[in-house]
Amino acid sequence: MPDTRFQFNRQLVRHFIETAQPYFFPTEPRDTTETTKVKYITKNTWTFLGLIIVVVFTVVSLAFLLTIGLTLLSNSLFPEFFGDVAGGLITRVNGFLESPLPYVAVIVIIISGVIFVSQKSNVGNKWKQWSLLGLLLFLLLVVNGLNVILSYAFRFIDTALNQKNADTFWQFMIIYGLILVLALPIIVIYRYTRLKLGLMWREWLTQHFLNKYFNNRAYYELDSNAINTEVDNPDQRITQDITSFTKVTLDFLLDILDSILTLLSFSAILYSLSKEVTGGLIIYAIFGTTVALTVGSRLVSINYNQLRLEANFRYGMVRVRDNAESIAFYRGEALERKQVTDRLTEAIRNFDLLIIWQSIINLFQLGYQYFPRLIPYIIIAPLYLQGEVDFGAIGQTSFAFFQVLSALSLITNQIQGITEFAASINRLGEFDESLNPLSFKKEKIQTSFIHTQDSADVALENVTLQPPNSDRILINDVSLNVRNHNNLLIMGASGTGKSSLLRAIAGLWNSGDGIIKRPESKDILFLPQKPYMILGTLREQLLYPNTENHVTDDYLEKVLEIVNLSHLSERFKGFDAEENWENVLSLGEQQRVAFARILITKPRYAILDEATSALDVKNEERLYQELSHMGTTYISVGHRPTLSQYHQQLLEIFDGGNWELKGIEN
Ligand SMILES: Nc1ncnc2c1ncn2[C@@H]1O[C@H](COP(=O)(O)OP(=O)(O)OP(=O)(O)O)[C@@H](O)[C@H]1O
Repeated sequence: MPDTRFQFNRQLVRHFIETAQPYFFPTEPRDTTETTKVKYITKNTWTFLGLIIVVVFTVVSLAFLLTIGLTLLSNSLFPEFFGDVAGGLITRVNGFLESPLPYVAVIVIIISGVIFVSQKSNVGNKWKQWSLLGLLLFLLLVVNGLNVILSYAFRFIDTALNQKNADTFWQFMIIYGLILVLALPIIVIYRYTRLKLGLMWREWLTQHFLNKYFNNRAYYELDSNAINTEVDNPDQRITQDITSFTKVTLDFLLDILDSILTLLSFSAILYSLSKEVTGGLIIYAIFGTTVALTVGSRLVSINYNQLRLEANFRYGMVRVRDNAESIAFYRGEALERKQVTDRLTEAIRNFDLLIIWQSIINLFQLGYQYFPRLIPYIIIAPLYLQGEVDFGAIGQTSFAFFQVLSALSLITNQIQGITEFAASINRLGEFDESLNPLSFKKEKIQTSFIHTQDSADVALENVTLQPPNSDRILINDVSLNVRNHNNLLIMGASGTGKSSLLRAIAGLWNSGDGIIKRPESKDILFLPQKPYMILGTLREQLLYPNTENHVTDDYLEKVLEIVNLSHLSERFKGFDAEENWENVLSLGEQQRVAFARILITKPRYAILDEATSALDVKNEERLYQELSHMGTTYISVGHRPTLSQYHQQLLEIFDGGNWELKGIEN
């Protein structure tokens, strides 16, 4: 059964609008109540769509005025030519000039200007994208106009040949060449503008998603590696889905407009040749679109799964790369190969299904395209044979017929691309929703929380701590304070909740009850159990997380000496070396680099989760002495008995949430 989440439905449209709109028009604020959010977006979305229509009208009006101007200019430059062969055009332009249309065009441009000025607060800082969009639509019109002109040039060439009229033939060959010289750069500029707007949009949307991903610690809260997570592979969504979203949205939007223009320009020609063919063609296209959408619906969920499975496969490979040494020690190649192969097999199996459905759609598309091929000939040939139309009309009818057919068949012809697009819209829409702070907080059904309060010192008041989404109590009703170098050591058997208490102090976990008081984040530095080495230079490594701080190399040398790593700068020839630090430094060295970060940052509080477990006792002593010298107060988690001599109080945690707090005599 196809997954009902992935159909051509309202949810898809909502996901599309919420992802596409913000680059051009605000959808904020979002974190009000659910109802106002939906209302707000709807009102803004109508305004946004209204503005797009305003742009289209402005561009059409501009193009109209420009066409009239250019035709009159050309007529005054080449009066003979226009008198001979394009007399009809001049009559029509004169007709336009006598009608209210030019005034209407000018009024449309003025009103559009007024509307945009009135929307200044919403689009003021988005003028670049609106200008590019306007330019793009304008170029689209020009390219379309050139197409119509070319169709006439060919008609005149064919007719001139049939009448053996060499002069007119060569005249139009030259005209054709001149139009090409003009048209080619315009087409290239049009394509470039399209790509450029896509690129700018991609950059903006990626930044927009990155902001949300890193704000409110969503990257941590989402837990995207969990087995049953709704939001798998955020990396793929941010990198690949956004790229295809922006590109395809633009392509598709322009294709739709292109189709409308083609319809307008060629359906009139076709209609004048045969009303029945035009009507039949429309019914045929409606039938094709309905079938394509029905069959295509199945493809949306298959494409969705394909994106997920490909991302899983890639992530499997990245994990092997990141954990190469551990795997090599364990000789875990066979198992790793199996897990990667399993992921590959799943992706291939789904792809197999994808190509079966694609073939079914292909069969339909081919039939749909080839059957109507003969129709224009069947209709126009008798007219030609009876001498009612000239020879060139056959080619032009046929051309007009296929232009109209392809414009009406946009969805039918592109259904495969559309289903891929729908899949990535759904992936981005879901991701966007899950990044809303309300949604990831809401998922956790919590009746009570641990509250955090700003304070000069760290203190716990009646804190009961539980793991997220669990009833298990790790620590029950603990109260303590850590101030004025009354350093705290937390001990206990493995799994009793020592690191979890630090997570709660850091604000990562809040399941449970009670109050945690702590200074601002800038005054505390946490060293997690696994030393974290960033991608970057040795200098950035040492300055992390405040990599913008300016410190001299001499100072860095001094710090390295204190943490007993003075050989590092020499070994890597300065502080600008970039290495895969996780691989080139031993665990103990990584722990000392992490310690160096404390010495450089000089926080008021340091929270150390087994931060010296890989060091020898001598190094450990040296580092703790340095902390005391600096005047930093610290909380440590550790198993080693030697640690107690650097602390003044001990919190021992036992299974079942029991604990004991006592002073340490040193
Ligand atoms: N994200 C999580 N969700 C649910 N339970 C978790 C989560 N992370 C850890 N736990 C569980 O919470 C308990 C406490 O974990 P914690 O990491 O605090 O132990 P610890 O006392 O620091 O252990 P160790 O000394 O081995 O590091 C463990 O039983 C662990 O399995």
